[in-house]
Amino acid sequence: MKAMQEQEQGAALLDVRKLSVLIKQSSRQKVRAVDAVSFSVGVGETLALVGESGAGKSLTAMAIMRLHKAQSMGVEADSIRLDGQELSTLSDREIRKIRGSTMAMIFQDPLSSLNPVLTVERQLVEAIRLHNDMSAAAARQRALELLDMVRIPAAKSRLGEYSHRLSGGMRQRVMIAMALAGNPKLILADEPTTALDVTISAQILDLLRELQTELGVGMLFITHDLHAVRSIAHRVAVMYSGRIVETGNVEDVFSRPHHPYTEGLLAARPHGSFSLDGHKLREIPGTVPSPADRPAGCAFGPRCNRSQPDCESQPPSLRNETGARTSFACYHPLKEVPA
Ligand SMILES: Nc1ncnc2c1ncn2[C@@H]1O[C@H](COP(=O)(O)OP(=O)(O)OP(=O)(O)O)[C@@H](O)[C@H]1O
Repeated sequence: MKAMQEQEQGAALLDVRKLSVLIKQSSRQKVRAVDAVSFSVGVGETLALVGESGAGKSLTAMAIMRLHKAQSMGVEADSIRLDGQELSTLSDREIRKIRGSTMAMIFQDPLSSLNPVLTVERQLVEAIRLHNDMSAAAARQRALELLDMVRIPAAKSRLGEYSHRLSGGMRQRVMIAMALAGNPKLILADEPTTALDVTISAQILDLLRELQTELGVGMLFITHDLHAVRSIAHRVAVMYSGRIVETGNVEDVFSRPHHPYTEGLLAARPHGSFSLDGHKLREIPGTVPSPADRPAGCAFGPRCNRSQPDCESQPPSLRNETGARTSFACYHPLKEVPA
């Protein structure tokens, strides 16, 4: 059984190869806010994308969902495969069919995604019927089931509510129910707990973890909160200035980081908690370079106490050294601490 679960988890549900997001600065100038990131999410697996503000986490998810601002941004990718289907060559119309069905997104701020003038029932029923051939009565029944699934007590009495009358945690649960309406195989969750207080945030994390196990969905979980990574993710990809600098199983990355930036992130957690304290790294002097001023070599070089002259030539690529449990992009990585 365990072997089967491992095998299922290993199958790539989402496979992203060299995804870049270019932001138009002027008619001639574009900057690579996301620079050739590659990663995969297995069936029933959660991959956390973690990093400071401006690392490119949200743009990565928006590009996969094709929700980026097409007027000011361009997306390049060798491949974005979801459940065996190549997304990068699909038309906007075809992507719209997949969005909300095979893949769905949960945002940080449910209020901006829920319609304040429609009841919970109306919004849920609309989302359900958009992706499923169902009568209104069957969709209403399904809406109730979804509210039960996201552990909303007395679900029936909530159907007539408006989103602004719900508490932050309840709203996020409704958002999750909306995301589940099309029976997605992949959920992209962009900082879904950031706006909530600690207790509610922990409850939403528990809910997402439980739903993921129950439904077997894959999840790309975006956060700057290392505590959330530890509690929900199987694997983690650490982003810095538009690139993935280290990736591996959560336990390996957290216990034996090789990239000095990952080590800095872990050291920056205040008072034993894992939050990045308002997205700022207190232990590493300096700030993330803007994509327009990224150095020619390693983007972390100017802040790195292990930096050598060779770090300035070109960005290190993500690699897996013999014996290392994580992949990292660093010319002078931290060595494995012998057990
Ligand atoms: N609409 C936009 N126009 C111009 N630049 C943008 C836009 N959206 C994002 N950027 C830039 O792209 C880079 C990556 O932004 P992104 O929002 O993906 O970062 P993030 O890692 O998700 O950060 P946060 O944790 O703050 O959400 C940043 O430098 C940001 O300033």
